[in-house]
Amino acid sequence: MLLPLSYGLEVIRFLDQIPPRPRTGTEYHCPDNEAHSHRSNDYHEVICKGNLKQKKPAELVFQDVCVSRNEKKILCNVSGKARPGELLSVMGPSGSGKTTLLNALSGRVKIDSGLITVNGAPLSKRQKRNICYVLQEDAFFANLTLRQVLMHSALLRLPDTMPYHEKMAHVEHIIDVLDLRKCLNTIIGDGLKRGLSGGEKKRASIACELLTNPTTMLLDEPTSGLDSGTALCLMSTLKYYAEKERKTVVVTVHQPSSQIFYMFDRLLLLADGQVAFFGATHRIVEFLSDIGLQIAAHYNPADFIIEQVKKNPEVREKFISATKSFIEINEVSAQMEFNSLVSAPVQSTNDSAASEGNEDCDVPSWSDAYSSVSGSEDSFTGTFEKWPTSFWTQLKVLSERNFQEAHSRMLSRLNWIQTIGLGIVSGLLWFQVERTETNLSDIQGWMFFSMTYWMLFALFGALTSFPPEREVINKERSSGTYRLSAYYLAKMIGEFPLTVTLPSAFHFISYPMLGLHDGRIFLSLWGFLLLNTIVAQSVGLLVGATCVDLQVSVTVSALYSLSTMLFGGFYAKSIPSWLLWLRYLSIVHYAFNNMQIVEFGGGVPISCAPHYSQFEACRHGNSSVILLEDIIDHQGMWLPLWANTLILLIFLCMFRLMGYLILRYIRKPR
Ligand SMILES: Nc1ncnc2c1ncn2[C@@H]1O[C@H](COP(=O)(O)OP(=O)(O)OP(=O)(O)O)[C@@H](O)[C@H]1O
Repeated sequence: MLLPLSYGLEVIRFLDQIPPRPRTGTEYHCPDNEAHSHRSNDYHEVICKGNLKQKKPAELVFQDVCVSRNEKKILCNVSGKARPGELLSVMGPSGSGKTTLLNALSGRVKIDSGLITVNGAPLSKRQKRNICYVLQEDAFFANLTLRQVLMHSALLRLPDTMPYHEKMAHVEHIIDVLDLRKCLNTIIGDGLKRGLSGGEKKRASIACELLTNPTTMLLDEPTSGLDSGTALCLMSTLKYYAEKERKTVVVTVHQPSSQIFYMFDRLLLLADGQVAFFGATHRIVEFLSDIGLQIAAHYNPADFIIEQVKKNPEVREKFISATKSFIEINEVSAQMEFNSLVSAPVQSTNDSAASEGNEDCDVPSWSDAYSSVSGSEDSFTGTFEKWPTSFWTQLKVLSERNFQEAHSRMLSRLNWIQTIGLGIVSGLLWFQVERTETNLSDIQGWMFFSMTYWMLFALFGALTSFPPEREVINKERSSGTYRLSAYYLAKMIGEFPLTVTLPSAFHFISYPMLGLHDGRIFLSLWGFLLLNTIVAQSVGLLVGATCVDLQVSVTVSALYSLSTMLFGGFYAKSIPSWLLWLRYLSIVHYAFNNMQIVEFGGGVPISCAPHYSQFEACRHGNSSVILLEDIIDHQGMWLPLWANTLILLIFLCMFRLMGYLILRYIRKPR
């Protein structure tokens, strides 16, 4: 009882000290003579030029929302509303349906029945674009720095019509707002590599979402994993953001501290997917006393209500039935209160709440200019495009991002050591090999080894690149950041130079050591090695896109790659006729044939064995060197160079197209 009272007194005391802020409804006049920092000035200019148009505050209302999965009711007639300038907290025991509600509000989960409206209109695709969703698990590329992440986010999500320097000014502003400057050059990191701290990562997630100037923010457990001080700072920032920007902010929280609890303007308590309380947070004490419950002095109200609804089914039922009449009674007065809130100056009682909760940490100084971003009818450009940027912008930014992300993974120091080491070892093993029939299988062995080694390297590399990427891509696809085609093409373009670098290094070290001299042949072999590598990479992309479980994808890939090696023409030459058709599916077979055609067709000839040759032309004395046809015939089936190349190119396109179609139609984000 004492807490809300002291809180209320603080509010009044604080209000008395603050002069009202000049504000004219949805219209903002950029003041000319305000003292801003250099950065603020830049930012101020961005807004004044009108590239960041104001947006109308959004009132999010949900009525009788029901969601079920696998015949299980997860949400049952959940109603409530979130209003501009306010912080709505969704609380409840674990499994009560908080995340499901946010998913439904963001449009990511289909509702069975009920209605979700924004400013009175049913939630449309266009409105969904104005709702940002910060997931419980932060999804980022671990190898990128925070600066890179924010830059890419801005370039992908801010409209093409906005000049580059203005986008950067916007990024700089958000960095200051969320106090991220000191960790800008730190990598995001993951379980294996240290990077941003939990709180910084959370703020980075929020920063990426704020870049789009959303009207509504949904945050799932933004304080989970944070210490109490960091959690308080984060909530204070959100509170400040909601008030100053007139944004609608909905957060789910497990067990907030008392200080955080009283920062929430409204509270929606869920129990077993049903509303156990909905109303102004400060009215919770009154509500509890209505149902015969008293919070002991100095007891955290959040802990108390969660304990009560978890306690036993009777108490839970009491909450659920009492809240219905409580909502009805308060509906009329709440509407009146809301109407006055919308037309009132921004400086409201909430200001003091943010300041109070913020005593121990720096609340960012929000420039007045930034306040102007909110408040008018339109989005950035005033028109609604399906995608925020053009296909070419997406392709350019995503290619660059893929390159930066994959660079340290694909060209790691260990990979270089492995490549150079193997290049030297294989070069030494086949060093200056003599071109005689006895050594024929050694030369073929080098070709087969280099091809299959790089096939496996590329295939498994592509395969393992998918799982960590999947979350990020799903998140970005769900929020409509870019076209899948742009991402997919960019992945190929961005990773291409990295995919071919190591096999090239290997070839450049190993091949000259063999003593095979012709430059043209050297380059042709190099070309076929790379072609084989990128075809194998497409197989990895296809399997990675198809199988969600990494173990399954590794098994499928091992089965395919080892079978393709067996049918490649080096290990088994006399294959049972009923299994011969499998050769046609072996990418190694075509690439190996091509390498032999190039090497034995144009290079230094291989001399026949002096006594007994296994090749007919040598045996009959027709030739002193082994003919190419004889070498290839010896392995069974063969096709001309152009046909092998064409088939490899068809494989390349087919696998890549299949990977795309699977991501597009089967592995769609939820
Ligand atoms: N796709 C699904 N199929 C079946 N059950 C599901 C599905 N998604 C969620 N659930 C169930 O719905 C209930 C609510 O889940 P939800 O994640 O919304 O809870 P929560 O309140 O956010 O939990 P927590 O606080 O632990 O994150 C849980 O019992 C969960 O197991």
